[in-house]
Amino acid sequence: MERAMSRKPHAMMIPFPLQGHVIPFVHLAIKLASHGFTITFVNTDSIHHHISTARQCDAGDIFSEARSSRNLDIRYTTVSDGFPWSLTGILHVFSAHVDDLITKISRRGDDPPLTCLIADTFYVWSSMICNKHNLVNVSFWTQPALVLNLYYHMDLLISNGHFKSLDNREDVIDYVPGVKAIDPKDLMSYLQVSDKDVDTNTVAYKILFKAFTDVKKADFVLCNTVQELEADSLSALQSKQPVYAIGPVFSTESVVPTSLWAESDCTEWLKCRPTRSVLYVSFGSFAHVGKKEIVEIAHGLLLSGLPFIWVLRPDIVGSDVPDFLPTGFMDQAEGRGIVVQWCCQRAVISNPAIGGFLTHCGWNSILESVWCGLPLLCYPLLTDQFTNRKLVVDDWCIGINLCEKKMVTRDKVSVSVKRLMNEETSSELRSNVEKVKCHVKNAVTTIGSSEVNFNSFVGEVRNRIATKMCHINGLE
Ligand SMILES: O=c1ccn([C@@H]2O[C@H](COP(=O)(O)OP(=O)(O)O[C@H]3O[C@H](CO)[C@@H](O)[C@H](O)[C@H]3O)[C@@H](O)[C@H]2O)c(=O)[nH]1
Repeated sequence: MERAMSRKPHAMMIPFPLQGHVIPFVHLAIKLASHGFTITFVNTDSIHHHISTARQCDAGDIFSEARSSRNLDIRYTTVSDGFPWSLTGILHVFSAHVDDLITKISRRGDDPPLTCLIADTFYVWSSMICNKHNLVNVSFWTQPALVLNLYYHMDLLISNGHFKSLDNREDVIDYVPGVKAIDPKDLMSYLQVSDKDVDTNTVAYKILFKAFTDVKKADFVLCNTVQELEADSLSALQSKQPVYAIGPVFSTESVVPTSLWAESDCTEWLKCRPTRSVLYVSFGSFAHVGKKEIVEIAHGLLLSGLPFIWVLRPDIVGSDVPDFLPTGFMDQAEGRGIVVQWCCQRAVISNPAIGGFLTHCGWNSILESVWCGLPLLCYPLLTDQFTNRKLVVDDWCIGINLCEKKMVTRDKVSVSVKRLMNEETSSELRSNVEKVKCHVKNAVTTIGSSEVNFNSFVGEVRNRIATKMCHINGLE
């Protein structure tokens, strides 16, 4: 046992192939490697291809600089996800590629041997792969604990008629352990539909049903959240299996290329702007917004008269709709606002000139915004973003709603943006953000909850690996 304990743990890490998953996985890889883990980080070919295209060269080993500058043992490889990317490929063929990769690594006799898998909770095959290869099974959840808790209890939502019935109930949900009360409109978009409107036999639903059954078999679950912010949901989950809140998983290290689009540098533009004068607008990496809505938001930004940086991915409306901004928008915005296709968000929003964030409520954006003390204007578009908005607007009171449904008007945008950016009308929001920010920053100090949880996870996982190795080798 002692010999097994003294061996370095070697974890394979596989993020879900989306920007909002790859970024926290990279940060977690660096953190684990700094705590003595050997990491084999696996990106899909399509993610690697995107990163390379954004950099206009083959990105090569994305960890090479982190490895040499900080002496970290992080190895990098890619695996086929059946390019071009599809959910069907993820559901049906991806595990075979992962299986082959692990077999190859084992045969190669890598030192130290692979002993652990840290896979995204949305993967449906983790327990099968871990059982086959005798790996400790760690699930990494990149959204709030509340969202995990709701998916975890899908069976309750179904048996109570709030999900998967012909006419879902519309009253408040008050029976999910750790969730005092939640309105059905605050559920994740996948759970807001009734059987009358949507076929839940599609690939997306198959993934959901399977993934949240499979996570229950994980040895450990890591959540990119903070214990103090989500104590009730976390306690409910922790009563079922070992769940560790270790967030926010950020790294000061920005040497690992992760962006899927070429970044614009906004530093020069922000240089002479007064403190807290600029609104930052981004809808993340994944969601699409209708052309009509984009046009309304564009007019609203002009009407507000406030300076802004607007991140608009080329595919924001759809890959086949290139001209979505109203005619003359760029001319009218000149001198006051810029549009970029992508930027280094953490660098931009930590600039003192930024005063508020119009966001789709992606979980990373919320954590990063809180970290920078920015109040939020919420425009959720899909999946967890509706539930995340509940946390922001109702529970923590650090943001306001842009509108109830997706349909937004230019006047609403203008009025809401002015309310958010005006120091007087947003003073309460700003003081609440400071309180939440305190929890978040305290959590990652040496005695903070996330750091303590992380260290106890590291200890536990080492024990579990050692016990597994002893079993396999027939030692007691
Ligand atoms: O110009 C930009 C825009 C974004 N980002 C970064 O990209 C990430 C975006 O993540 P997130 O805000 O979570 O949004 P999505 O990319 O949309 O993330 C997906 O993954 C998240 C975590 O699972 C979910 O909460 C979201 O709903 C889902 O859409 C963040 O780290 C941002 O800093 C940049 O670096 N530059």
